[in-house]
Amino acid sequence: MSFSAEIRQAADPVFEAIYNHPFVQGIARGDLQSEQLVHYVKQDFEYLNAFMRIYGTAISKCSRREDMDMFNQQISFVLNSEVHPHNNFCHVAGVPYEQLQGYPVAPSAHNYIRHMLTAAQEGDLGDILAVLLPCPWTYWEIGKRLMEDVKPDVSHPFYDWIDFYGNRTDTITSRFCTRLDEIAAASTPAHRERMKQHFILSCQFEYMFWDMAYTLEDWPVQLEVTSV
Ligand SMILES: Cc1ncc(CO)c(N)n1
Repeated sequence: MSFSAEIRQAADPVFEAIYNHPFVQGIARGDLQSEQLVHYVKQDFEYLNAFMRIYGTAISKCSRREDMDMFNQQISFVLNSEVHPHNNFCHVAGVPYEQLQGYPVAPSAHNYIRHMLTAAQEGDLGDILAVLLPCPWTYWEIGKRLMEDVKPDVSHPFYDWIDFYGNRTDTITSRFCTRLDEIAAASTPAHRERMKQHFILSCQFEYMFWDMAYTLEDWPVQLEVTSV
């Protein structure tokens, strides 16, 4: 079994829990509250900013041009394409996208970002691929399953969101897996174990991110401070 197949199997209960999470099932039913969509977009805007910075760290650890190109393409994808699913949520919530940018990061998003930053700072290319992979992989699977289960038509409020993640031949997940498998094959058992743990923790944080949006999670005590 390839390394990517092994870690996907180890994380399978988390993938299942994510698909069954009320936010994801709320996308399926089209019955999420505006506040939940707004909270998601505010947090995901900041999360994707952090994600692009980590791609920058990844590039700083690349020696091959092909790897640099892969991360470069991914930064463009986040900047130019991943605004479409956000716009779908904003449209349904009835709030302009521009009003949902620059907010403080909520606890679970904060912890997820710090987890990725630490792995990226301390690790090598394999650690970075492992910690980032659940982001494209869980969304790709959510999109595919929603496409099959809901079979949405254009009248579904989240048709664009489901179509965006579900109707892609997901080159990024497979490119990350291929490269991660190459690195894992040349790694020590201890390094493989560390990469597996990075991957599994990011899957857990993906679940927590949905839960944060669903429950409108915030810091326990409200202060006037706006920066983290
Ligand atoms: C938290 C999170 N995970 C994954 C994706 C998909 O890129 C996203 N936009 N946000």
